Amino acid sequence: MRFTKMEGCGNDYIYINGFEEEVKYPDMLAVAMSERHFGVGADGLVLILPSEVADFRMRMFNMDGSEGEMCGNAVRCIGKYVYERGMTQKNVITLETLGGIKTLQLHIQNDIVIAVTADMGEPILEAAQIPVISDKTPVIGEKLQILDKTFDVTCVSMGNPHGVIFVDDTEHFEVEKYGKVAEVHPMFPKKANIEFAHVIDRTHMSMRVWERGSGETMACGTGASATLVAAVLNGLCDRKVRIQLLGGTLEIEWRESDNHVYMTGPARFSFDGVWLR
Ligand SMILES: N[C@H](CCC[C@H](N)C(=O)O)C(=O)O
Repeated sequence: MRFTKMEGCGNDYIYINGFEEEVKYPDMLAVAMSERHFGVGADGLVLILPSEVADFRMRMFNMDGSEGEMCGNAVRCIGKYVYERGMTQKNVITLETLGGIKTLQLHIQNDIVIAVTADMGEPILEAAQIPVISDKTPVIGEKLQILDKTFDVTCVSMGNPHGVIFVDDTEHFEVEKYGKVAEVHPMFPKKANIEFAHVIDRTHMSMRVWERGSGETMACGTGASATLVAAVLNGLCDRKVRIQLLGGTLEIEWRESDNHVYMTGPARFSFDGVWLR
């Protein structure tokens, strides 16, 4: 079975073209192919599929085989994939996901997609919809007891659940120690992606992320979007910021005019391959 490895800010997935390949058990395949020694090595698996309601459909699976409702870095890579592999000639495409239909604006130079702006839709702030155990809406400043520390967490859904924690220094923060416990905290009935963010100034942040189902990744598009929303809700940032992640930079804007979050960033091919198992 043919596959393509791509990455967005270092958040790397295996992409399978569902127009050409049939994948019967994507959850199991995600686990096998994501394994970095006995498989290809990736943060997970992404299927590019036909859609009845949009130009294309995405299904994404984390390294542990769990299915994510949305994946910001993957939608940018799909935009690049379908344009450069001749599956569309459009520079604005729609993508059906479990988190709703997303619109992608492809930025093209000499027939190469050099960046993509994804309309991530409206942030979901109602506790029950995130979901999170809280009677607040929006969920700001909930106390999260993790091991020896108590954190203030702001919870946002971008179609998938996020818990955003602001820290003084992301570089030296023990992301794995605290992230892996927070991911499965009882506060999050469907688990959660946990972002640790540092506000540099009103238009710049740094962020690391412990992803639900994949562990610490180099970047998280929905996580960066949730982090910007959380920072604005807490009065820490303007509505348009650049977020520095381990694997690159994303530009995130939460527009007042339509309440949508827009994410702009890169997408790159790594290699094509054939899975023989
Ligand atoms: N781990 C996430 C899915 C991938 C999100 C991330 N890689 C992104 O770029 O948004 C979840 O289970 O909700």
